[in-house]
Amino acid sequence: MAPSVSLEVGSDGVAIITLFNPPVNALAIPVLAGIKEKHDEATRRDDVKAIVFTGHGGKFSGGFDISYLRQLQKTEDTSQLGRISVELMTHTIEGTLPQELHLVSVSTFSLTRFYDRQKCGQDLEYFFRCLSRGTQLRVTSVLDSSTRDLCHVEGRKPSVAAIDGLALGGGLELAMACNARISTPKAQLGLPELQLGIIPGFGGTQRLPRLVGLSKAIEMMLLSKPISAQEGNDLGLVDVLVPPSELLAAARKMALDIAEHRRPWMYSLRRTDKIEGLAEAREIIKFARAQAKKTAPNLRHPQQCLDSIEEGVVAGGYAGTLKEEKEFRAAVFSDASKGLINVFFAQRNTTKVRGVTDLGLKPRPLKRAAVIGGGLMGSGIATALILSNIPVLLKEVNEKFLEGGLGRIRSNLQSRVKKGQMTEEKMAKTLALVKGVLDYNDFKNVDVVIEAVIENIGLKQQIFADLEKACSPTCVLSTNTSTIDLNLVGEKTKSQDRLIGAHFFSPAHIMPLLEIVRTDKTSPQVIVDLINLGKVIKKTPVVVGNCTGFAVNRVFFPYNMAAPLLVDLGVDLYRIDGVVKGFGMPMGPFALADLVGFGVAVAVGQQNLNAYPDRSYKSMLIPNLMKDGRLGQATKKGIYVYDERRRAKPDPSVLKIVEKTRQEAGRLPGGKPITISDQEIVEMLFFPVVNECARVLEEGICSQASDLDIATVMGMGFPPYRGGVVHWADSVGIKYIVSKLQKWTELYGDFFKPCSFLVERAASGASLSDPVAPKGQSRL
Ligand SMILES: C[C@H](O)CC(=O)SCCNC(=O)CCNC(=O)[C@H](O)C(C)(C)COP(=O)(O)OP(=O)(O)OC[C@H]1O[C@@H](n2cnc3c(N)ncnc32)[C@H](O)[C@@H]1OP(=O)(O)O
Repeated sequence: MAPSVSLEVGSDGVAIITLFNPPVNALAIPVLAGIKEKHDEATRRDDVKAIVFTGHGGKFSGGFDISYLRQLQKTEDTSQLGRISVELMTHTIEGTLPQELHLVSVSTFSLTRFYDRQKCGQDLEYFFRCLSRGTQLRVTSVLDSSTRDLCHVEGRKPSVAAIDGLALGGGLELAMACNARISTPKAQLGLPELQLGIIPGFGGTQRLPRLVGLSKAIEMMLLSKPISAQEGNDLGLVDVLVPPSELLAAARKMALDIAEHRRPWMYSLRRTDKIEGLAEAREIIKFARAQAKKTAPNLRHPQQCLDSIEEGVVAGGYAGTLKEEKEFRAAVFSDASKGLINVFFAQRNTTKVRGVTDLGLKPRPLKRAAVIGGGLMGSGIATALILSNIPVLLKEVNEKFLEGGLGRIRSNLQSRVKKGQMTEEKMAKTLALVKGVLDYNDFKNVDVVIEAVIENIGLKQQIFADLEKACSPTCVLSTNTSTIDLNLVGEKTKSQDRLIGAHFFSPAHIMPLLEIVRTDKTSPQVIVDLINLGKVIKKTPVVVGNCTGFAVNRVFFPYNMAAPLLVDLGVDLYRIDGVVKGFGMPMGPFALADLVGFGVAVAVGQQNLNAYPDRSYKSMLIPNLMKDGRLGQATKKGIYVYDERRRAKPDPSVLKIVEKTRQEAGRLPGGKPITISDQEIVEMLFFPVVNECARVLEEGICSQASDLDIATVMGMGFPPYRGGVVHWADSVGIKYIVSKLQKWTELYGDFFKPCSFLVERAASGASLSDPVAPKGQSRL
């Protein structure tokens, strides 16, 4: 059904305005228009004394319609945003008028004279429209330091927001424009706009600080972190908490109480009692600015949010609203917002898998699990499961290893307790969900097994042959291998239809991605089951096809090879790390090599070299560093040296090894280091990644480009505000990327050679994210 807004007037004189736009009652343009229309109607009608806003289906509103924002970003047309904040939220719903309306002479029931008509512009016209409709205006005194110039126009009707489920973004902003808020205790309230690269744009930067205080409001906005209605009630954001069954009745009564002056008629925008004095407020904002600069140096919108808040503190709420409106419009069209909104939808798209999730299959609940192997990965996976209340059997080969695995799980939980994310009591309960075992006796009762032993094909084949005997015939059999072909893993079983990859990223209980690897034999039911398990344990599941490296490790191998290639061409390795960090990656490729350890880096590099020899670069840098007794961060000595607190410092003695490696490689053009800009460093590292993404899409390893965006953001730390590698590539331009790759192929060899799929896309002017036409047999 189309989005709509309804109005129902009860015999008590309360108009209930209900937002309808499932599933979250997003404020789409027709909904906003409906709010205006119904509010005007309620204001006009003589039988209405007060108004209650509510949302259909147990949810108030998830905020402004993000898909509409995305549409706008494509047209780049700002005019369509309208003056929703000022005209709808502030003038119409809250009834706060501009500060510029300086009232010179006031008498009850008449409005005698305004001055500065020119300045008031449209807003003054609003007054005259009211007058011409016969609305009786009475101007009452509205005097405190920040609101002395505001007018309260009588003939208006108070509004109350009745909040259930959630009030986020524009949803909470609508609620804050009402004269009071009543909520169910479990509702989530927040202004998470910054996670979309925008700022609150319906007055939130002004009203939230006035309701909860500056520090808390800034924290909620900068962290995009919702709070519970219970906390909102403690802070003053919510006036009253009631159970869901009493919500509407209580809201009606509250609205009437305000209309009949039994409760104060509050205006959020005019309040000043929660805002700190100017000097203190400025200090709070200054501190927040510094924090935001530190945590998000490449992002402008956190500063725009603080600019709007500051304007409101200095010049009053109404002026702040105008500033916010301007900054909101600018932020909507920023590259960061385009990237983050792409990530928002891509994340939700991963569970829509053609030919799998559209078959009407219901996921079977995987209630009991077993994990084989208690090493770093296995213990992390077991931790993720028990944190979601799924009992786990942890199997190891002997008591010593089992103790080690259980100890790691315990310390994973302990670190949550230390951070205040879990109580000791909850930790004990959670830990009781793991049972350590040395055999398969109890495996008949488990619904899913996740194998997480070392990468040894023979060992894995034996384990799956044993599992086939030990488990029930419906048990999902999964492997956490990050490299081995799943068809090989399952070679010795007959149950290949229920064999699937469950590739977690380390540390498994923290990293948000779950790469689900299917073979051509894996049944859709098992895929659906595992997608659901991923959601239950709060991971984002991405379904990919079977190949060396699957999606994430495969598209990033050229990055890990391009970095030492650049070093062999004469570029300083510490500079490369610095440039990559500046681009927004959590760390550079050399710091990453130190972190994963040189042993792993060499083994993975070799696998990629074997699988993709036509486009691999074999560097001797890491092997030469290993000969010098360096193994990475674990031994405090790799490309960097590390102190007791694991702080890294460049090591000048590494440069000798770099020099030796360069001499051996003999790639310096004319014996001299290449001259290269920072931008070119980024391009030479990431354009080969784009090239591999093109192959992965063409082969059908990922069936939709948005999955690769999520895989690269969540699996490799590609900056989310760049939207994922494919989104970023499209924004840079495929033609440009191909021309650069072709140039480097001529200069430095086939490592950079663009694949035919990418060349075709460039030639046709298509984007890399455009769907791939079915051609031949997909690897999925
Ligand atoms: C001017 C204003 O200041 C600007 C704004 O208000 S911008 C919007 C601010 N609001 C937000 O950022 C909230 C975004 N939404 C969410 O965080 C989560 O969707 C939620 C907490 C509301 C619900 O989570 P959950 O129950 O897990 O469901 P989830 O799968 O995320 O969403 C359900 C569907 O609603 C859609 N949706 C959620 N919020 C939406 C929104 N604000 N606009 C459009 N669609 C939205 C999702 O895309 C998804 O669609 P799909 O089923 O087609 O994939």
